[in-house]
Amino acid sequence: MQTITPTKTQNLPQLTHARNEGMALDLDWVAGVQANTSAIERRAATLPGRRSVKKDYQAAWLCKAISCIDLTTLSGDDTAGRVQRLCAKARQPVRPDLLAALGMEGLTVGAVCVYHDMVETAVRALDGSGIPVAAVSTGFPAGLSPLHLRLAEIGESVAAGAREIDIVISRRHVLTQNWQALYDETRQMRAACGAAHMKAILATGELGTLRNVARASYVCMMAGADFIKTSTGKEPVNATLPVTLTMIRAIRDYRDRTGIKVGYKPAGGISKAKDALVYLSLMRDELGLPWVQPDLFRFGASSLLGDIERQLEHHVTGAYSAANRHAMG
Ligand SMILES: O=C[C@H](O)COP(=O)(O)O
Repeated sequence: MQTITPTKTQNLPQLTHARNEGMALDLDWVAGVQANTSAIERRAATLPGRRSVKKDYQAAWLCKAISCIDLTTLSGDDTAGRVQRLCAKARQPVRPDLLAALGMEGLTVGAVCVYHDMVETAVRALDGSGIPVAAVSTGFPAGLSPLHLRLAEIGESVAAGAREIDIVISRRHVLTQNWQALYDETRQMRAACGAAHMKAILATGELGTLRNVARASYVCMMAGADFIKTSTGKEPVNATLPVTLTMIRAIRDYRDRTGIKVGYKPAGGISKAKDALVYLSLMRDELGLPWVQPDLFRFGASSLLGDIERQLEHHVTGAYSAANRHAMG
């Protein structure tokens, strides 16, 4: 991988591109989308074995990864205290002496991601930091509550201060190939988000085939998604490399045909620094350096930061600390 220069303050996703306003649903385009599963799986299998960056370059990429994390807690037993501790970690993701040694003072995560009920707590806890709060809305994780309630939930999350909304799509519309229904619903959600950025969670582990993943990606982008996101973290299978290749190639094709850049968020089960490096490298190879910035790339992850911090500590001090010294919330 070539050298990248991490920016020190990643507070706001400062858009370097026009927002995706969406377009009319193009059913012919959707119908023409295919996915060559065996070729995608073959290519994905080669990715983890590729030679990785080392030493200072690796530390720089790991700092970049931190700036792209949506630091997440989405548990039934979330409390205000846990969210406040998570927000403190978001502001200071790595020990100050380590950041000073790396010349990365001021580094923060990309956002904090919580359930609607925790939005106000997180907004207060992040006050003055510039770190946005992302809310999972629309009846997360299944998305099976009535549409008017899902839309109202978006409005309430935005009113509570969420600047990013992670919506869940209706899997049943994908499984029945009802692209019009998926488009109409997602379009209404995008309108309800207003100025807040919308990440469309496909729940790829429940979509059956990579072709469905690809088609759902296009429909969500046509409906105006600012990001497409793999998973809620609650499906039996969450972010994978074959799904990632499928989705980011859809993003590339959408950019080539419309000129519009849509972001990508793999989420669920990404907990190791070495995996984060594979994702960043893949984004750079397939889409280019703009897609390794927080305005176009995020990791949805609850525990990845802890492992990255351990690796950075080892880089600076030569020693590893125990994983339990890196609690998130
Ligand atoms: O969107 C984020 C995911 O729910 C986080 O999943 P994780 O706990 O497996 O990192």
